[in-house]
Amino acid sequence: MIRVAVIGATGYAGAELVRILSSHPQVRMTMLTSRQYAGQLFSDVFPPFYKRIDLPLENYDVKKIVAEADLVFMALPHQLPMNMVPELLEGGCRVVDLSADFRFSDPVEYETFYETHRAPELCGESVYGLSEFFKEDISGARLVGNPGCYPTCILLPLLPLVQKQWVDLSHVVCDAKSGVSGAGRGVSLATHYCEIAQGFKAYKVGAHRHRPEIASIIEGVAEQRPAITFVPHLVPTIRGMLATSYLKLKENRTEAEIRECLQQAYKDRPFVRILPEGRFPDLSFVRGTNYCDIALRLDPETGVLILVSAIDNLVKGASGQAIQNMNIMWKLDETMGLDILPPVI
Ligand SMILES: NC(=O)C1=CN([C@@H]2O[C@H](COP(=O)(O)OP(=O)(O)OC[C@H]3O[C@@H](n4cnc5c(N)ncnc54)[C@H](OP(=O)(O)O)[C@@H]3O)[C@@H](O)[C@H]2O)C=CC1
Ligand SMILES: CC(=O)N[C@@H](CCC(=O)OP(=O)(O)O)C(=O)O
Repeated sequence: MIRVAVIGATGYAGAELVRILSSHPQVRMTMLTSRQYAGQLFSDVFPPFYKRIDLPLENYDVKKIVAEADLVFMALPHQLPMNMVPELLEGGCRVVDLSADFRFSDPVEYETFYETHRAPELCGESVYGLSEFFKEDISGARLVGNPGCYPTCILLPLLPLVQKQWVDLSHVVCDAKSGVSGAGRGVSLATHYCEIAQGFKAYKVGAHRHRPEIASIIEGVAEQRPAITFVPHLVPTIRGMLATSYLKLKENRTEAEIRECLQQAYKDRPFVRILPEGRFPDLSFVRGTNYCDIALRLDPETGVLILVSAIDNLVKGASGQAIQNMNIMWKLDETMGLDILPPVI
């Protein structure tokens, strides 16, 4: 059994971790933390889990965690984990951090888009947790920086083509839409029901911190920094994310060749589904699951390749991928505990 602690268990990503881990056959949750709800049960805060997950919520206590956990999932806002992770590693725990603190191997790049890094010595060691691409490194890692939701959704269709050196990296356009749970459970005017329920808007246009995350991973694979236009949007739905990327190829390729490339890349990867010709991703196909659905179209008019991908931001975009990484770290079947189907409606 893997003894697991979830730090920030009452946020959306943390609670999703607890929900999925509760039916993982190789996991025992030994500590769930929360400041606001310490002393209550998880099922008091989330009543659907009454009689299923009646575990206590506790304040963060590093000594207790080190004594009781083999793996720690950090589901806290950015800039907190970097203060806590060094001590957890020194205590012998392995860590999967869902925040951005350990996603950049170069702390200077992190500091350009976030703030001063307080554990820069660990950035080089941390492995980027895009499970389908960095499996080997993840399997031996002490520290995994779990990817952001937009980067997961955008990189999965792009990277196999980048690896083949087919993509003209001088300009890639990534247009993406996220459900509101991407902003977390904290109350704010920006995510207030009346503010979003009947709207649809772009935000942080060309200025979102996920652009450098996407660019740095592509650069690591292609040895060339791509120029990316990235525009995120907020859609009035709770969970789910859909990305449409537009790019030119360096040389003429047929749609069949591109499809074959993606199919080959993911033939042994159970969570990435290349949809049959003519079918396009839908948030409802991936809701609550760890799937990333991908479709493509090579526009004959313009020669532009259009890649469409969808994930559940809280599962493949956060907690599901974190658990997939745990499975890889412990050499378990990647799908263990994650064999979840979406509801029909
Ligand atoms: N939501 C999403 O779709 C995704 C989220 N992530 C990442 O996962 C992490 C958690 O996100 P999410 O669950 O959405 O966030 P939430 O705001 O929903 O949850 C944050 C959690 O952290 C706890 N916490 C502890 N200290 C603090 C603090 N100082 N300030 C605020 N909260 C604190 C909160 O509980 P308490 O206040 O009781 O301590 C709560 O459990 C973030 O780093 C986020 O970037 C990554 C991919 C997707
Ligand atoms: C809708 C919404 O607000 N989404 C978040 C992305 C959440 C996420 O996955 O990213 P991080 O883990 O990097 O926070 C945002 O745009 O900042």
